Amino acid sequence: MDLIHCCVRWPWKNFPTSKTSLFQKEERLRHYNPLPLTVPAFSNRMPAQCVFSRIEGKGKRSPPPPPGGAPAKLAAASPVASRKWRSSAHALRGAPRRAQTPGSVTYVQSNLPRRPVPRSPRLRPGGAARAPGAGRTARSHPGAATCPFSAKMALASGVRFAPRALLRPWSSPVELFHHDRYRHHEPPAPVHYEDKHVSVVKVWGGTEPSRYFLITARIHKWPSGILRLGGINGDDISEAPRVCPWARRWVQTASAGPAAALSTGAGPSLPLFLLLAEWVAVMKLRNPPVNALSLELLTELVISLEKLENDKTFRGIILTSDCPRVFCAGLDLTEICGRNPAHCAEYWKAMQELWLRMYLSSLVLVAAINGACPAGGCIIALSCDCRVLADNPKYRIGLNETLLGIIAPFWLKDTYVNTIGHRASEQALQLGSLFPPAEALQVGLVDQVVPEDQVQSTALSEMARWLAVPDHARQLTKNMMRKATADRLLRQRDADTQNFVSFVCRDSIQKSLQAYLEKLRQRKG
Ligand SMILES: CC/C=C\C/C=C\CCC/C=C/CC(=O)SCCNC(=O)CCNC(=O)[C@H](O)C(C)(C)COP(=O)(O)OP(=O)(O)OC[C@H]1O[C@@H](n2cnc3c(N)ncnc32)[C@H](O)[C@@H]1OP(=O)(O)O
Repeated sequence: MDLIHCCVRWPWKNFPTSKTSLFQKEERLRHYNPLPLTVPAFSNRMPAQCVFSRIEGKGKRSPPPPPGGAPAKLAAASPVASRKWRSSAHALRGAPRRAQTPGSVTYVQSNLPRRPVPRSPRLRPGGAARAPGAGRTARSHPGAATCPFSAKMALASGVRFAPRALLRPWSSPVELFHHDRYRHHEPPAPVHYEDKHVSVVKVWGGTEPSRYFLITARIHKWPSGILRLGGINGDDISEAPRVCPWARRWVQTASAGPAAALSTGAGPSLPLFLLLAEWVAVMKLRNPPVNALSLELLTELVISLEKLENDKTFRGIILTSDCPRVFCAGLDLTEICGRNPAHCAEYWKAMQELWLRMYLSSLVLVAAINGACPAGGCIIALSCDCRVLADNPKYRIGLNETLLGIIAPFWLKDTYVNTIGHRASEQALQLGSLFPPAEALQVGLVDQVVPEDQVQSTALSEMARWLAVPDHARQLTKNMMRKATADRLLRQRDADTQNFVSFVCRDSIQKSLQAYLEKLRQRKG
């Protein structure tokens, strides 16, 4: 059990404006904030060699649906949308707020739809569900069906909230991050705040004329827990605990600090709302001494990835190493040296499987490369969406197969070419180049080079950047960029396995692998 990270969903499109009543505001926040966060209750059996962790939250259920609630079709198609529909319909009708009784049924984080529903409102069969009595809806606003900011735009132009807006396929921090105001308005001076409870990692937006701000803060109680706290300039901070009573603890903890710190740059007391959490798993490779990709580690990685993909609470994985100084030494040469063809075939299939899974993963994968990253290690990193490398000249990265007398298969080559381009790959592959950090950055093998102690936090910031994009759009784009490369292997997977086996089982190759392993062992001595 190691790192715990959580990011926060930001339902901006549904966020109240001055045109909505406090009652509606409360309703919506209550709807969007059903989870008091509790510290780890993680119990699944996890693979021995990959360590990842999460926090689970518990919370009260939303109020039962009002009479004449969401159509059954909608409920069946999307419980999320249905719940949103109920909530909004409730608010629009001015139904009395139901008391949340302590001890009512709780549910764990994984029951919540963390991922945006990957559906376009345009394509939804049967059209929009409408709240009785709703007037103009966001749909009637030009561009409402296509523009991700249309709900907010609709609000800004005075259109009342309506279920159509709430049924939009996702709600995430994206509007905050992607809105020009947030992209271009960093605080005038960096805001630093630290006390015994909380330290501010980053402030997004928050300066005039921005209306909203978002803080990424580290909660010390959770050793690596990151919270996003957001608010609207000028609101009363004392409202936050009332709006989401279960969050009082955290709001109180966090509010004094960041709010005070921010007030210098963004006006007087700012509210901090603790919003829904979304989870990022941190997966640590642990196969000492060098994280060589043994068959067991490959298998565990594939299983872990599959688990995380299937667990809808996760949107991203940070992949890093638990072994000092080495991210991953690549193929475990002992798995292909002196082994029979059947074993080599099984091993290579596992390698293919891992690459396919990682390369096409629907999750955001960020590699926090905190050590040497040769050959297969580099491929693992290249299969991620983003790479952060520790600035240490010993931590070199690249495909050095030719130096071992072996040849990178076409899909490793393709991955390389896709990342650094044809000419650079041609050169680096033939020379078996291992790049030190500065060169790796220059050639485009990694996206960031940072001091060693900042690798994890930078990876987390990168993750936040990637998670700020609506999942379905990002996933489809990723697929569009990578599918052809993956398909090439899928079409000839068996032939590739055959090639590999016949190649590595050659006497000459076995001899050079043996000599290489021997050299590694002697070097140590
Ligand atoms: C026609 C074509 C068809 C098909 C294609 C054919 C073939 C395709 C195959 C291509 C794919 C290749 C991908 C690969 O990944 S090949 C593996 C390449 N890996 C390396 O070259 C890394 C070698 N290791 C190192 O450089 C260093 O160990 C490292 C920098 C990672 C760490 O250095 P450090 O000083 O910290 O550790 P060492 O003392 O060197 O090592 C400690 C022990 O670990 C053993 N070791 C190291 N690497 C491996 C490895 N890859 N596999 C197995 N064992 C490894 C090393 O021997 C030491 O062992 P002991 O002495 O402790 O027993």
